[in-house]
Amino acid sequence: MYSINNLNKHYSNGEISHQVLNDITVTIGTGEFLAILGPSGSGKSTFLNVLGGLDREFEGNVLFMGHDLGSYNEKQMVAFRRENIAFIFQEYHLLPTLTVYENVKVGQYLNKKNSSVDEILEKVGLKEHKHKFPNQLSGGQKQRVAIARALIKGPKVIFCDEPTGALDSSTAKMIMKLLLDLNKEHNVTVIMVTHNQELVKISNRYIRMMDGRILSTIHNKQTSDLDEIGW
Ligand SMILES: Nc1ncnc2c1ncn2[C@@H]1O[C@H](COP(=O)(O)OP(=O)(O)OP(=O)(O)O)[C@@H](O)[C@H]1O
Repeated sequence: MYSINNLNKHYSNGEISHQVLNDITVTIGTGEFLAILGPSGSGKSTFLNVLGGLDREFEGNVLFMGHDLGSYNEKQMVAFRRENIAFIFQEYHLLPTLTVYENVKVGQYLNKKNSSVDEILEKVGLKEHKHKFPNQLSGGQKQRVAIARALIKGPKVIFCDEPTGALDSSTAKMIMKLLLDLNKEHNVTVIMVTHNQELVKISNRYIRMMDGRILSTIHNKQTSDLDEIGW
C-alpha cells in the first residue's frame, strides 16, 4: 500500500534547522494493522501526517498504491484524502451543534460512497443514541461516533493517533475491538500511534521511532487476542 523511501522532514526556525523525520524507509502492506511507538517528540504524528496527506512539506518518496504523494498539488491531495484516508484522534473532533446522526452524515458528504448512516451506527453500537448531541455522550461513545464518521467514507487506510488515550480501559478495549474488526473483516489498513506497549501484541507489526528514525520494525508472528492483553 505504502512504499516510503528516504523520507526526511525538517523544520527551520531562522538559522536553526530541526530534523523531525530522518531517512525513513519502510513499506506498509494492504490490510496491515501497524502500531507505531516512540517517546514524545520522536516524530510519530509527523510521520502519520505525511502518510495521510495532511503534510506536504517533506523530502524523499512516499508512494501510495504506486502514486507519488510528493507530486500531488493541494487539490490532488484533498482528493487523495477524501477517497482513501480517515483519521481518528485522541480528541474526537465532533461538531457540537450536530447530532450523532448528523456528525456521521458529514463524513458521507465528504465522499460519494452510498453507505447507510443507520447501518454504520448499528455497527458501532450507537443506533439508540443517534439523536443525541456530543455533550450528551461518554468519551467512548464520542470516539465511536468519530469511528462511524471515518467508516462511512469507506477509507482504505485509517490513521489513529492515540485513539484510546482519553478512555478508561474497558471502553478503550471496545474501541480497539472495533478497529480490529474493521481491519479483519474489511481489510482496512490501520496505522496507529500509541504509547500503550500492550497494543503491540495485537498488531501485525510494530515500529519503534526515536529522533525521527525507525529504530526497529518487529513482525508479530502470533498476534494476541484483545482479551489476553493487559492495559
Ligand atoms: N509546526 C512545527 N514547527 C516546529 N517543530 C515542530 C512542529 N510540529 C512538530 N514539531 C517538532 O517535531 C518533533 C516531532 O513532533 P511529533 O508531534 O511528530 O512527535 P510525536 O512523536 O508524535 O510526539 P507525541 O508523542 O508527544 O505526540 C517535535 O520535536 C516537535 O517539537
